[in-house]
Amino acid sequence: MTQLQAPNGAAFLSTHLSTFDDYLTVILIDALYFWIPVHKVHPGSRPPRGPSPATITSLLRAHACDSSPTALLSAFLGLPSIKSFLAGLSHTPRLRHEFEAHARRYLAMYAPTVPFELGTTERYRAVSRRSETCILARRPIPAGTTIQHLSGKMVALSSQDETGLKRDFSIIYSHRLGESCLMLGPCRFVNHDCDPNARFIAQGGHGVVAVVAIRKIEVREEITVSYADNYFGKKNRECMCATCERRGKGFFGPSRRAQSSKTMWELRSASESGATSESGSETELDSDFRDSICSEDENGIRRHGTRSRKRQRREMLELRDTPTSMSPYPTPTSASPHPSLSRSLLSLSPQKEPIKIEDDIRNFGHTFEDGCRRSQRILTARAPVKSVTVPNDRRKLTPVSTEPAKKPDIGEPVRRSPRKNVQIAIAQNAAGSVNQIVRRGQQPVCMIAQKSQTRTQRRKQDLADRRRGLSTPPLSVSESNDDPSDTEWDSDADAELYDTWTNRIQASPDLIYNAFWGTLERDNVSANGKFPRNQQDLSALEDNRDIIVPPFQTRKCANKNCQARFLLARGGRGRSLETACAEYVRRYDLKLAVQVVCVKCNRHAGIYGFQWPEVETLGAKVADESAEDYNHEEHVPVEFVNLW
Ligand SMILES: C[S@@+](CC[C@H](N)C(=O)[O-])C[C@H]1O[C@@H](n2cnc3c(N)ncnc32)[C@H](O)[C@@H]1O
Repeated sequence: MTQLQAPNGAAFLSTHLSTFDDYLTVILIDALYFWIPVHKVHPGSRPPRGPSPATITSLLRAHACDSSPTALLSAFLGLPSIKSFLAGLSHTPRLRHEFEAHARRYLAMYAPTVPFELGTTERYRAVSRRSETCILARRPIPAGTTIQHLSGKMVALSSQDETGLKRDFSIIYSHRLGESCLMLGPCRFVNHDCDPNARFIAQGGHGVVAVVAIRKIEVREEITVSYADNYFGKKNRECMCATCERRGKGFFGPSRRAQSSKTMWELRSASESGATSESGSETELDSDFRDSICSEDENGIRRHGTRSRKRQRREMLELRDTPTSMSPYPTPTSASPHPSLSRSLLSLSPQKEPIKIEDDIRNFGHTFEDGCRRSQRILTARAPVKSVTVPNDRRKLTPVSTEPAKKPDIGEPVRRSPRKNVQIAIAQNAAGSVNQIVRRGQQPVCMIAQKSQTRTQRRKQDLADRRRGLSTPPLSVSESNDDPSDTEWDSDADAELYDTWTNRIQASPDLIYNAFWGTLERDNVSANGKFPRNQQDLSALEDNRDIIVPPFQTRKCANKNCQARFLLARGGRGRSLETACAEYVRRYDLKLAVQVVCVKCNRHAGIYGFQWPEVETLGAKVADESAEDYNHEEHVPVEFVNLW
């Protein structure tokens, strides 16, 4: 972390405020709110240890729901680790004040009434090679409204920072101030669109920035601003916004090929490697606030990359032109098995000793098409299930069909695109590791077998995977209205891409069956051969018929995009079920509980003790905005494990 020193110049704040920003995003976003680490202004530096996520969570629980930001802030500032952080600033009251104001900005994002939320987007992955952050509306925002709690601060860049900052992410050239500035705070997560629905405005001087809707913003719409006309290269020809995509312009336009100019990738890689070029550009912001955000390197100057431009262009065009180009995921180049697979299906065997409900839950998450990361949990109940009390509101079970099977096979692809074309079965092997079982065509395959890993292990794993050309499996099961018989691939290339993923290891349907159903304690099934709660005919197990695992709660969650589809396999047959982000999906009666929860929702549940109510949808009012209490004895907060 940058050493905090007394101010010695007009731009001293940028160094400190950017350090504060990194510190606060680590504590308040990365650690408990989000599922990817957000970009840091000083990516290499290590912020000091902050309060634990549990501590912050309890603070938020205590204060955020009461909408008492001042109480929340003072409780936050009173935490020992924050105090010791602040102790280093005590000789500079202004710094302390700035820290407090900045902390307030980030804490405000937890207000239950906040009209936006952080989301992830894969839109820029082709260039940035990672998921990026975006801001999504949680409610309709009328035109002309200042978006509550979406604020930031612009600070002039110190010369120290100009040389020290490696990222171009939040550097803005302010025409008004005539110098490079850093945009910090929640505002910095707003992406650019050539037809934006919002704009930055200066608020009360001192570089404080807010965002105002310039047209009505619908629920789940991304909130975007226009950075500048020439932010992403001349005339934004490298712009990857949705508008450019729709219009076939910018990154998606034909002229890009002809123009022999720098690509955004070049700019980005250049900024990391250190070459130079011209700077900032005109803005579309209002005249009061004529700042343009421009990509600059650490010297505040744009640069040419050291990579071969020809190669970069070729790679970018390939990304755009090939059928897989629309997939945000890099095409895996190696078919070698994931290391974790070496122990995957080979070790699958029925769980023999149901003793207690497993508390140590293996979680794994997928980044879905909408950028949402969900986690699934399998609890293996090893105690008599009757000891678990199910609250009344959880007793509503989805009616279970006992109709003869339509015979969808295990993992039968139900979507066209390679990213969507997957179904998952969840299994737990004797060692407790979770396996996702997917199938393409006739062959069920196990895609991933994962154990809970430490952060370091995950990073190492991730790095190793990347070196070997593996990356996040292209999963998406977020949509639910597909015809299960739709098994077509978009193209051979899609199928091939998918092959690369799925052919790593194969398992027989029986093995899959054992992997999943082996964990059941069959004697617990009621005497009439039906599952106690849903009366599903147990004979389905024997008849090779579809099996529907109850009870899937279908409560809608805050996020419309939180649908998950699960396939529970048996002997080559199965049936996918879907939930609209049911916060719990449990099968106490079978001593096996499957939880499906969207991390976004779970995050809220973890913080507020309740789930955010459904967002307002077009024309529909929120039915119940009150805190629905999920914070009862049964609530076991999901521990997120980012595996990729
Ligand atoms: C101010 S940040 C916005 C938040 C950012 N997405 C994040 O994850 O922190 C600006 C960065 O977002 C990305 N970005 C935003 N809008 C973009 C667009 N229209 N085209 C390409 N990249 C964009 C670029 O990587 C840019 O450097």
